[in-house]
Amino acid sequence: MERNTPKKAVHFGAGNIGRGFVACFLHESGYEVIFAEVNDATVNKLNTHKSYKVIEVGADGTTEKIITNYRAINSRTNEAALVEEIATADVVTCSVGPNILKFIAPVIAKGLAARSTDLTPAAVIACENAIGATDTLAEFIKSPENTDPALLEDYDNRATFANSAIDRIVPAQDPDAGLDVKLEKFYEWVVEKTPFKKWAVPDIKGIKWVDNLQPFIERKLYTVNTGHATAAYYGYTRRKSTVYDALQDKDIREEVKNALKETADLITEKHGIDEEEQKQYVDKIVRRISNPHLEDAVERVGRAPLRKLSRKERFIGPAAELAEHGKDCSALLDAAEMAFRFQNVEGDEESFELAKIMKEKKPEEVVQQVCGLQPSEKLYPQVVNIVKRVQADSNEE
Ligand SMILES: NC(=O)c1ccc[n+]([C@@H]2O[C@H](COP(=O)([O-])OP(=O)(O)OC[C@H]3O[C@@H](n4cnc5c(N)ncnc54)[C@H](O)[C@@H]3O)[C@@H](O)[C@H]2O)c1
Ligand SMILES: O=P(O)(O)OC[C@@H](O)[C@@H](O)[C@H](O)[C@H](O)CO
Repeated sequence: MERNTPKKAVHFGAGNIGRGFVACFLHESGYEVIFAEVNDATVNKLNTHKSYKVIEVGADGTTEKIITNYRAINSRTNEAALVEEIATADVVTCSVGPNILKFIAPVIAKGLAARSTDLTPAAVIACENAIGATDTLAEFIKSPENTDPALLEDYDNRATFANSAIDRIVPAQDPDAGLDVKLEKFYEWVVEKTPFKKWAVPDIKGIKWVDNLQPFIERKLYTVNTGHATAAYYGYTRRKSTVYDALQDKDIREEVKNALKETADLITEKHGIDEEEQKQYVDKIVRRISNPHLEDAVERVGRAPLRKLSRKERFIGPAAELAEHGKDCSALLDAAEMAFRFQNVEGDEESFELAKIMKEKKPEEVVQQVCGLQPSEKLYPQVVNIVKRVQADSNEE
């Protein structure tokens, strides 16, 4: 079976990583990119400007790339057009945030249902900071609310779902930057190749295809994102404005290094990663998040504290596993405490929700609801104590 020509990709979320990384790589690989976006201003800008710049900044200077050959569709108001595009796309990607996957699933399901099974199945790859994000998206797509169960019998002829780990720091952009995106030079995009059983993997430059994604996604989430979030939450409580500023504070830098020593302990043993290799990976991450050329606000990096404090995420995920093995996770817990203090931050809905939960619920309820920890787990009493402390401090204020 042949792929459509010219190659076409539908990408949900024309935000920082969407325009700056995913669409950039798809464009450079010869795809026309159709952005599916809910922000009308962004849709209009994309449809009226034929190109935008991706500006890579680092210690060794600046490089610019020009992105062209794209269109945008408002996925809220023009579903029919989007269904048609998905029905004939080679690739469907997204970078909308893990909590938004359920909202984009219905239209993807309609597009896949409308697709001819004579075409090569669409490669569906969620590019989010979450373990198994494509699996989560696929579950929503295949649910009876979104897809006729009869179609599932040969669904492999419509779509191939592959999980991915995506790594590139893209801060919030200057409001005057238009569509241009300033980001770091480093990137890593790892995708599992095992789901592509009968078909070749899509030809996308820059993707590293692997048989087993688990070590890559866990190493990324529990190193880059754990370190980043630790710096951001300590930075926020100590009134630093960017992650760079936070890391200039030697106490915060030490907290970050301590948290990453703990996650390294878990990752090296669990995935058989060489200790020296992990040490070099950590050193590189600390250098990357300390990049003075990126103005990455602590509020962006700390955004969505409920998600970040959840069970499979950057603090509780590794800490729970370490605790079960009787290993030290005190620095991770200290950082999680800072995350619990990220409350009522302007522009961040979850931080308000967190404040409400902390105000209304008992510590035990907070830990079960927010962190998904059960009383039988070793980490549970320690997190309950953290919540008690943060609640007591809030009552004193
Ligand atoms: N920025 C980074 O450094 C970075 C790096 C790696 C991974 N990620 C991950 O990528 C995802 C997006 O992050 P971001 O920084 O680009 O965020 P962002 O807020 O800049 O972009 C998200 C975009 O999705 C759009 N959107 C929201 N709901 C939508 C819907 N229902 N349909 C279509 N579009 C919708 C928003 O309008 C926005 O333009 C997150 O999961 C994040 O963890 C981000
Ligand atoms: O996107 P989040 O909210 O999961 O995490 C915030 C940052 O840590 C994140 O966006 C990093 O910049 C990115 O994951 C680097 O690859």
